[in-house]
Amino acid sequence: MVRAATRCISAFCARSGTSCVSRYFASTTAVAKPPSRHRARWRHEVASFGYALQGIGEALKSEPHLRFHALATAAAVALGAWLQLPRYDWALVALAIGAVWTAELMNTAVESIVDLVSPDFHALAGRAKDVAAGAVLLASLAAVVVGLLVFGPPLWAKLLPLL
Ligand SMILES: Nc1ncnc2c1ncn2[C@@H]1O[C@H](COP(=O)(O)OP(=O)(O)OP(=O)(O)O)[C@@H](O)[C@H]1O
Repeated sequence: MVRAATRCISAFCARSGTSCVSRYFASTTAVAKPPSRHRARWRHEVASFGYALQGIGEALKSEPHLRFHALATAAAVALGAWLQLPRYDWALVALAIGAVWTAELMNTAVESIVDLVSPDFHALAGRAKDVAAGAVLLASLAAVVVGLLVFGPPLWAKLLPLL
C-alpha cells in the first residue's frame, strides 16, 4: 500500500517536471512575503517616534534654554515627590511642564526655519522669531503661576515648623 502510494507520488512529480524533493523544499522555504500594509504602517509609526526623540535630543544639545528646562523639570518632579503632591496637582504640574517644553521646541524649530530661509535681516523673519519667543515666555509665566499655587502651600506647611 505504502509502496503504491510512493510510486503514485513519484509518477505525479515526474509528470509535472519537478522532483518531489525540490517541490517539498519550495513549499517549506517559501519566498518571504512582502510586509503587510499593517506591518509597514507600524514600522513607519515606530520610525516617526524615533525621529521625534532624535529631534528632542538635537534641540537639547544645541539649546541652553532647553537644558535649563530639563533641570527645572527634574527639580519640580523631585520637589513634588518630596511634598507628596495629590494626583490632580501632578496633572497640573505635568501640563505646565509639557507646555513649556512644547513652546521651547516649537521656538527652536521656528528659529531653525527662519535661519534657513532668511539668513539676512528681514522684518518678517524677526517677527517670526519674536512671536515664537513670546510663546515660550507665556508658557513659562503660566508654569511659574502653577508652580507657586501647587508647590507654595505644602512647601510652606513643611518649612513653617523649621522656622
Ligand atoms: N533674520 C533675521 N531678521 C530679522 N531679525 C532677526 C533675524 N534673526 C534674528 N533676528 C532678531 O534677533 C532676535 C534674536 O535672534 P536669535 O536668532 O539670536 O534668537 P534668540 O532669541 O537669541 O534665541 P537663541 O538664544 O535660542 O538662539 C530675534 O528675536 C529677532 O528679533
